[in-house]
Amino acid sequence: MASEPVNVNEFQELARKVLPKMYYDFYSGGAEDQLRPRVLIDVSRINMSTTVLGYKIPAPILIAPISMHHVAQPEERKLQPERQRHVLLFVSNSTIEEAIVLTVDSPRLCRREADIKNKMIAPKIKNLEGLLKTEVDSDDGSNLEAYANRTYDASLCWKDIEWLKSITSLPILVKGILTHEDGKTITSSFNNFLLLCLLIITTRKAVEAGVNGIVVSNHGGRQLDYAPPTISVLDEVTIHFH
Ligand SMILES: Cc1cc2nc3c(=O)[nH]c(=O)nc-3n(C[C@H](O)[C@H](O)[C@H](O)COP(=O)(O)O)c2cc1C
Repeated sequence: MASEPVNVNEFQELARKVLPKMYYDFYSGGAEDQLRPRVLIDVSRINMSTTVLGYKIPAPILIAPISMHHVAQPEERKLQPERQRHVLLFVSNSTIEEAIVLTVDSPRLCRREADIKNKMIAPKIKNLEGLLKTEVDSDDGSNLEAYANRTYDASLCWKDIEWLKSITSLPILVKGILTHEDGKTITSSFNNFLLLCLLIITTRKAVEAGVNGIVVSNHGGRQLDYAPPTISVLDEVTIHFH
């Protein structure tokens, strides 16, 4: 720091530089994850239930879409508390009934080297039975990749969302937004709620802005190498909705 410190943050930065780490951490550290608990609030009865898209859920937590969950647990519903919502996948062993989450960050399946080496096999998919052939034979690398190459649509774009809206009355969320530009495009073309992957915020201003639903997500880093962490772009994406 070139000049004298003039505020608390600058003093803190100075302390961090001059103190042995052990002592700096002693002064500045907190308990465990260092969350900011508020006090003098009646917590004798806690009710974290809320509604998302008209559905009542016991806590503002949704389980993100995870493909092929039945590989880990054949009877998937036993994994979930009865009333907790989870997002159903295109590649799921349940059927689609309640809402559409369109994952928009995967026009193609990324290169998953472990899957290629393992010759990963995509299991049969219940949702699409009878609609398209879900079995793919590939002796050359990942069977999952071969399946994705045949079924994913690399030409997916904003006009397809308009089409989707025209053929269903189900709520539609778009998953995989990482920039405010894309968030804004949704605002103008798509009237939904604002849904963040980590926490759910439904503000009056978001509704006023005509926003319907987005899931800010980098797909857990499974689609694009070097994509920014989801939490680091929340500010950028959400600032335009406040
Ligand atoms: C094993 C596994 C499978 C996943 N499959 C899908 C999928 O099929 N579709 C999808 O939209 N996201 C999928 N995801 C991503 C998650 O829904 C979620 O976005 C991610 O784990 C958390 O990253 P985020 O905070 O950037 O959203 C998968 C994640 C994992 C770990």
